[in-house]
Amino acid sequence: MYVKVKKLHPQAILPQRQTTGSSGFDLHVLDAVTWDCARAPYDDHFTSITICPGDRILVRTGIALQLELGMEGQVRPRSGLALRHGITLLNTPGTIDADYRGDIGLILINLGQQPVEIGKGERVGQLVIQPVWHQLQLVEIEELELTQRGTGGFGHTGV
Ligand SMILES: O=c1ccn([C@H]2C[C@H](O)[C@@H](COP(=O)(O)OP(=O)(O)OP(=O)(O)O)O2)c(=O)[nH]1
Repeated sequence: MYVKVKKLHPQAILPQRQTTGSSGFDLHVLDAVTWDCARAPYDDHFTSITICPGDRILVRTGIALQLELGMEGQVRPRSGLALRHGITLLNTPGTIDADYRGDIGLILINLGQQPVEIGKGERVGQLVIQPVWHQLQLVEIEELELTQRGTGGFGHTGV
């Protein structure tokens, strides 16, 4: 099974699985911008950026996908970065729609107490490709089937 991938910049690094059993293809930093510059031209001279505690940035990978209908991409954090530095993805898992052809971006946030430097080429997230039922449609009805749980949720069964 194949998914087509395109480099949007010559310095972009193709996502790769680190082991044959890895769920995710690691995503590499091409450059980083603030939230309001998502569509700015790539910064050829980017080397690194420091994320202060509490700050967020958009890391761009320079990679675009051609997912087929029936697929979605999810971008997820890397546990090592999260544990060591408190760096995670603000919107994890970020959704990559099948019809999206733009740069795969990662919204990094520093939840740690120290500034963290993120360098070009660094692996800061991972892409997992999952099945999605694109044919599925929502249909409105008046009454839902009863269940044992009913409307119970948010811990109603106790700890
Ligand atoms: O972490 C992310 C999240 C989204 N995207 C891209 C792919 C996705 O298909 C598109 C839209 O994402 P989403 O649906 O989460 O954003 P939205 O805020 O609902 O924006 P839109 O109105 O463009 O759908 O942005 C990323 O590259 N990285």
